[in-house]
Amino acid sequence: MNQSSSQTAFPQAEEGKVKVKNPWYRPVVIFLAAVITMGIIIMVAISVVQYKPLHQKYKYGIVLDAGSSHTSVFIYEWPAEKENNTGMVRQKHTCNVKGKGISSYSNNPKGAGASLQECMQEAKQKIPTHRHHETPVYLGATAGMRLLKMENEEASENVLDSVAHSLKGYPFSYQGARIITGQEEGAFGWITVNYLSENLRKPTGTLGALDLGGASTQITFVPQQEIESHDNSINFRLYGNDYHLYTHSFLCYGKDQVLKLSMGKKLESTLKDDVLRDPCFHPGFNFTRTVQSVFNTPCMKEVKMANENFFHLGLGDWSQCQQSIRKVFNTSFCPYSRCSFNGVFQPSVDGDFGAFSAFFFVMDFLNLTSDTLAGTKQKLATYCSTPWKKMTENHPNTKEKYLSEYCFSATYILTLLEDGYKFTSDNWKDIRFIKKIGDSDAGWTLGYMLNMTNMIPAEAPDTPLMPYGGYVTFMLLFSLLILLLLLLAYMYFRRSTRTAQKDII
Ligand SMILES: O=P(O)(O)OP(=O)(O)OP(=O)(O)OC[C@H]1O[C@@H](n2cnc3c(O)ncnc32)[C@H](O)[C@@H]1O
Ligand SMILES: [Ca+2]
Repeated sequence: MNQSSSQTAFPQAEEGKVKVKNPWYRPVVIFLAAVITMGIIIMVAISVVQYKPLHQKYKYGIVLDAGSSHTSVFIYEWPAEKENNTGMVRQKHTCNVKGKGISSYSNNPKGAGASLQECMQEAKQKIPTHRHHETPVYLGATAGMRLLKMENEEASENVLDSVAHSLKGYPFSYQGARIITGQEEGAFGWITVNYLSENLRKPTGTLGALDLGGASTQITFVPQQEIESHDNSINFRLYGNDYHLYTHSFLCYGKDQVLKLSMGKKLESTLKDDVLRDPCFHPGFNFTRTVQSVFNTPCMKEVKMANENFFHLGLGDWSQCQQSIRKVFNTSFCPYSRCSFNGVFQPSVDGDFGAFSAFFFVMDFLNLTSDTLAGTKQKLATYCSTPWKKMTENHPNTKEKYLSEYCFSATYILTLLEDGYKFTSDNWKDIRFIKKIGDSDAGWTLGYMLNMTNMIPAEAPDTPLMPYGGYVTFMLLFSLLILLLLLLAYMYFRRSTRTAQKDII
């Protein structure tokens, strides 16, 4: 009885008339299962390959720019894992050392080292203590120290020893204090602006670099023409690209030295007179100066004057001012196919330029950063003719020294760019007067540090599969897709099971 009832419970099935469909064998389910498995494998693989900076660890570097007019301390920071990627290093902090540049301490070398104290203490506070010992610190001195070395080599060595001794007293990793060459100054300025503009890993053009300091000026760019003089040529291989740069640094052509040169030339022509009538200063400007304050530079031979002092009177005549400034450029000889001035080879300027340091300070103060060349000249002529009294009334908070010199400085900038470097009214718009790119100052210091720490590799480094933001979005969308597929599979499975059960019943 038992046996027969069990045998007759599902007679059709027993006889094999109805096939029960196993939903797992259906192609759709197999396909879904395959997609899900693949998805999981891809996600795991990407997670492993993808660089995930969850805990950013920063590294730091310090560069002291010991310029002719002042010293600045720059602190840079970058994510430790990404130091070979372009655009990763940014300026964290900058500190201006009080007082003049280190070359002014030639008679008191100890004072040069001592002057750095305040800013270096600040650096200690800005950089986390556990990073101090591995933070490199470099000091690079520019034209002021080049001139001091020409005048008095021993004094320049004493000053460098003093700053070196001072820097070694901090917990950072001291890497040296030296006078950098004009070529380095130009080339590292070029690297800085192109690194910050992220031009170095793109096939797009690069940005030329124009730097105007107190004692020297640099021009650096990738020329179209061949570079005819070896001294002006620098080659780099950066991120897998070759760059052939033209660079020149004009010592004595920073704006403070050119002011001395041009005043010296005017004084020479008025040997016995104790009045210097200067078209580059505002009408009504009247200042007593010592002759020595003009000739205290190796950039010029001293001229014996009848008096020790002279009266510096302003005339405010832009066009006469430009004529007087032209006299500091010697264009009478050129041993190459073309020259800027003083017999220096220069290919024709090409592409966009970033003009920084005093190019920016001066043109920005005068609101002349976005005019045409003709417009700039016109505005400058009006500016120079403004009476000195009115100038001081309109700008009570501007340093009088700067205020009195803007007319001269801007006229020099125009003359240097147009007559010297041969910019024209057509390509004037290609000059961008800039101070910073992003958070970081344009200048040679960042490029110098990137070079010294080998942070710009010759060949392009391996990069993560995709940027971090893209990675997160990808993973999110992929997870959602997998969830959806799982849901679909589940629903399909349930439906199939029900249908199968119905079929059986
Ligand atoms: O490169 P070198 O020639 O060694 O000189 P530097 O590094 O000291 O030169 P800077 O670029 O710091 O400054 C260039 C000149 O601009 C002057 N300067 C700085 N700030 C200025 C401002 O706000 N307005 C006008 N001039 C300024 C400064 O005194 C210098 O004469
Ligand atoms: Ca400088």
